[in-house]
Amino acid sequence: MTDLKPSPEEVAQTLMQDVQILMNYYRTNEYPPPSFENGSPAHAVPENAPRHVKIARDAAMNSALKIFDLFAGPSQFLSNLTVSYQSLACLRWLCHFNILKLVPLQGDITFDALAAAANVPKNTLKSIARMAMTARLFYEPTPDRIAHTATSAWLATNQPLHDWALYICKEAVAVALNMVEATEKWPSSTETNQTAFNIALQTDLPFFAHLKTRPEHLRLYSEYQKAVASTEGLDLQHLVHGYDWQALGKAQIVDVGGSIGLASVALATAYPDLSFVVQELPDVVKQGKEYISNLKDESIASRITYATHNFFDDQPIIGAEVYLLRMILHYWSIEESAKILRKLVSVLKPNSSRILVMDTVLPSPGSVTTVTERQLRTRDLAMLQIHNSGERNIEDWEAIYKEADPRLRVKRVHLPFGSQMSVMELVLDV
Ligand SMILES: C[S@@+](CC[C@H](N)C(=O)[O-])C[C@H]1O[C@@H](n2cnc3c(N)ncnc32)[C@H](O)[C@@H]1O
Repeated sequence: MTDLKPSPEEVAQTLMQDVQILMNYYRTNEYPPPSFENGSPAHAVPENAPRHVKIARDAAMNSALKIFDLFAGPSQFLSNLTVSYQSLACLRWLCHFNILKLVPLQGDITFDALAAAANVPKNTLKSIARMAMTARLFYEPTPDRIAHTATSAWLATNQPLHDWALYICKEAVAVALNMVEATEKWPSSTETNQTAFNIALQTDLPFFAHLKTRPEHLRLYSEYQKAVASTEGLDLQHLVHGYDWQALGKAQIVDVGGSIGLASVALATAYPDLSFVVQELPDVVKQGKEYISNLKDESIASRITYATHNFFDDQPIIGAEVYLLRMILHYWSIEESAKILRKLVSVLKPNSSRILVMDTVLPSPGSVTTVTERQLRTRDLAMLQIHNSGERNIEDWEAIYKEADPRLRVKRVHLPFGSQMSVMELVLDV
């Protein structure tokens, strides 16, 4: 439940306790505490930090946000909102004119020299860079000179993140701002080509078909996917440790819509008794075969095969132990999701087959920290704006399973620690 009247003092005390947990961890493990300085670690807590430390970090961020919102109050709500859109506009400009990469990684540069190198007006650069500095992107070590902070250097040296930034600021914002027009034009539509994306990009094609027609966007989107996939909450290790794969013994896994096979490779690496068929669209199968042969690991490659298969067609593999649908159904409407599932239900062997759906299960409002919830809801809205689908809560998922086949039963829902997606195990009741 949302607490509408938190005591600022109590929030501050909780914040201090969590900060103490973090500082003790840094001291004991000789890990540098977070700082804005260029060269400090990009991860405020390392991946191998214990669970209580990660929880303290999330809680500290949440308390700090709560304090900010409390003291900003209604009177500063809109003025802070203007900061958000200006920050996005600045980041787009800085990425577009390559400013992040033109600022030297060591030392600093004058605004004059930077403006000349980027071929942009100096005063515009100054205004934009100084606004960005308020978001800890760059700083001004001495008047009229600019240098990197930890965040600006991290974006400058990490191409997928640089592309992700551009994708957000250029495309995602324009799409999001067209939600009104999409609702007015196509209220309640579940068609994949009647979305805010279609209005913003002025196209009749669904998102993926449209991407194919614009190579630069396809590249930007692929990089964006890579960057997203490497974020903590979507790490493949959550799949590897989020289900008792060991208990299956020797088993066949059908990785439906498995892309180039990253999930299958991660599982094959951890579990030598498992073998895999990655089912995909023809172009992706081709990429997958290249990917696996480039791995040059026969112990993995010998257990993974690729097959062209459209998941709306009849499933050719009967009675496999597992049919995996990772990050598939959230792109599709209830009806389409049910169609995809039905093709699997018809080949399940009672007692020995199951479907594993790995996707987000939305928490009920206010039941997790705001810091976590707003990230999940951001993805929910992106699904709506681009695909006319959305993330689902457990009741929504259960309704889809029932719609697919009333005999489908959710045996277990498990949210691995730190994961944004749950593993839902579905079996056939006979
Ligand atoms: C977000 S990716 C998920 C990939 C993978 N399961 C994972 O967890 O990384 C969705 C995949 O669905 C595939 N796909 C889309 N439509 C499909 C269809 N009709 N039949 C089979 N695969 C499809 C896409 O090519 C894409 O690789």
